[in-house]
Amino acid sequence: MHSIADDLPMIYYATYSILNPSKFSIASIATLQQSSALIRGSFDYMQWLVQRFRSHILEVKRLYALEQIEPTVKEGVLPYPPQESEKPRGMSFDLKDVSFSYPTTKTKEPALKDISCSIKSGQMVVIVGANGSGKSTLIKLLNRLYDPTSGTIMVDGNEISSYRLEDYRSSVATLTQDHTIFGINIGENIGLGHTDRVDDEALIMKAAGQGGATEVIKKFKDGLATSLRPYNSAYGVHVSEYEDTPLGRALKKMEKTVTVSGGEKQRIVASRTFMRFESGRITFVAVDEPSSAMDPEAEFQLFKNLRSWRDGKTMIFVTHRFGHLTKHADLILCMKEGTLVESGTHEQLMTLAGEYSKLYKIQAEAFEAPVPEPAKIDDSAI
Ligand SMILES: Nc1ncnc2c1ncn2[C@@H]1O[C@H](COP(=O)(O)OP(=O)(O)OP(=O)(O)O)[C@@H](O)[C@H]1O
Repeated sequence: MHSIADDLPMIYYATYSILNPSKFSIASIATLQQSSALIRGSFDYMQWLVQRFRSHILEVKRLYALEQIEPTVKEGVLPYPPQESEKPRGMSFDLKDVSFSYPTTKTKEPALKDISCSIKSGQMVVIVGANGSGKSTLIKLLNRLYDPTSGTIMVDGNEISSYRLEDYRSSVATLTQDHTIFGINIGENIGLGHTDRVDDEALIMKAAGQGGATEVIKKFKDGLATSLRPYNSAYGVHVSEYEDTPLGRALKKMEKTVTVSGGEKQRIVASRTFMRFESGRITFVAVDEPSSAMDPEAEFQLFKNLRSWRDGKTMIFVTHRFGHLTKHADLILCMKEGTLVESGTHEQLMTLAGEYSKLYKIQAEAFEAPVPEPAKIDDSAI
């Protein structure tokens, strides 16, 4: 296409000059070359526009197709909570022979196999177990991100699937290891936990204090208004021409990238969960390893602050670090390869001397082992 656009006028005029030598001048060659380059440029541009238009149309089509996707989790009819009570009560769970395989999985082994257990209203539960043993999957089922492949989950005496999804999910707060930070400012990132109060700076700062994010916010000149990711809204605008205008200054500020560390991100996301508690609707809290990047003091404080909200809530913690959490737990569920191998309190499971006590002792030994003497240097040979 390009070479045709380039060469066609030249071929035409070369033929024309041979046939009519008297009407042709050498000077017209330069003009010809220029005009053919212009024609080629126009063809290129048209081709680029058509391609861009096609890809934009495809993106719009994909966006509308999203609406057609049927959620696999079915909508229920019961309101949650089933009865309005003066004081919110933590959710209770009864699991019977619950098995689950991920729809996309290629392996035959289900992620959860025949799990049966009861969690009473207001209990603090800790789930432990090796990597891949099914801890997070169990939390996903209790959050209704998936329905079990077989077996039943009862919540407050009714099947989990019988509740209206919106009601159920607005009674649940989940804090996980996937610390999602959105392209909005720090205050809004925390305020999202309770959207009705997203502009309430005092409440946001209270939540930030509990999530350990106060110092992160103070670090930035713009505080809560600090944008965490650059916006792309200045595309196509020549900002340099407007630098000294309010619009130019606002665009420049939005484009500035602010970096926060992994641990700082986790503090902001944890603060969002404390903000969510302020809605007064939360009766189930699922905490799945949210502190992997935090220092030990921040982690200790986070768990202490989460536990201080226990009243009227059932709390489930997934953890690899036994420490203080397991000792406070009313119930420990110990998982192995998708099955629930042991359940009970710390003392009961230690007496059992099974999987839990094995995992516990591995961690305890690391702290109790005597610190080796520093190696003596033999300097006689120096
Ligand atoms: N989205 C998914 N699709 C397919 N398989 C998955 C998916 N998520 C997890 N699995 C598989 O399900 C099993 C249980 O995973 P799960 O994440 O529940 O384990 P876990 O005990 O939380 O592990 P970890 O301690 O590493 O977080 C694993 O075999 C895992 O590979």
